[in-house]
Amino acid sequence: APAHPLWPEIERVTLEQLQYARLGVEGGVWQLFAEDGEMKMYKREEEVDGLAVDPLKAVHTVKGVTGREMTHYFFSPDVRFEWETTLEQMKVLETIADDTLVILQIHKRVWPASQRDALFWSHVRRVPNDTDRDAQDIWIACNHSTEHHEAPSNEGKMVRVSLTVCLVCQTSIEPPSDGGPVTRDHLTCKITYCSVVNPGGWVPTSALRAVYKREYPKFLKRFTQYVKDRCDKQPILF
Ligand SMILES: CC(C)(C)c1cc(CCc2ccccn2)cc(-c2ccc(S(=O)(=O)CCO)cc2)c1
Repeated sequence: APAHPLWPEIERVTLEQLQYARLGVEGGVWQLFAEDGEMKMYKREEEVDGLAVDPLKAVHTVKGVTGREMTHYFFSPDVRFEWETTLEQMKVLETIADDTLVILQIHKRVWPASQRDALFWSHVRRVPNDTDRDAQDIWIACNHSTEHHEAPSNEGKMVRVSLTVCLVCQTSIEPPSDGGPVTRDHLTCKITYCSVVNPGGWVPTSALRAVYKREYPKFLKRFTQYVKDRCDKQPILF
């Protein structure tokens, strides 16, 4: 494994997030708060120091793409402005490896909150599926807040959110009954998106929960549609 000081944490958090995502939404602790076709969004209402830090878990099924493609476009900084509408600026502060970056994002101000930025490492990896040999490998993309010497310390200017986010994807292929080639019509990608975001500075809990409710369903719908459009008519990346 690459000898980088962040590597042990990247390894640990990525695998923890994989287990957390695979727990699904059992246990009755998750409240369904948005539904749109195959997409179901759940949250838990939690406060840390009087701040709403509502863990979110979304499950979705997308036809015609693979988990590798879905996590690739989630990870890739080059395309982020095409689907992440709350972004104002983004800078790759460090390229640790071709699948591991440190990113600084400045988000658009969302009334009534003050402007926020996010500093996190971003990692994408294939996890061999050791249980079911017929199934495809699992792909995970994980973003987790970190410190970095290149990041501006914005005294008083910007509030820094802290976040842990993962996108876990499992592809399944229903091969064509006539033994023909596998096309995108035979692909199904099961997605679990998990996020815990501490908004940093104080935001009225009711306003923050309204933002969650509005922003998250939009974000996941927009992102998955973006990947479908990008992959359409392109060779399949398994
Ligand atoms: C809504 C709230 C949970 C508080 C929130 C507030 C802000 C700060 C800016 C902002 C955005 C929207 C509304 C309010 N403030 C950012 C984020 C956020 C950042 C990153 C990711 S990601 O999945 O890593 C995709 C890459 O950008 C997801 C969510 C969330």
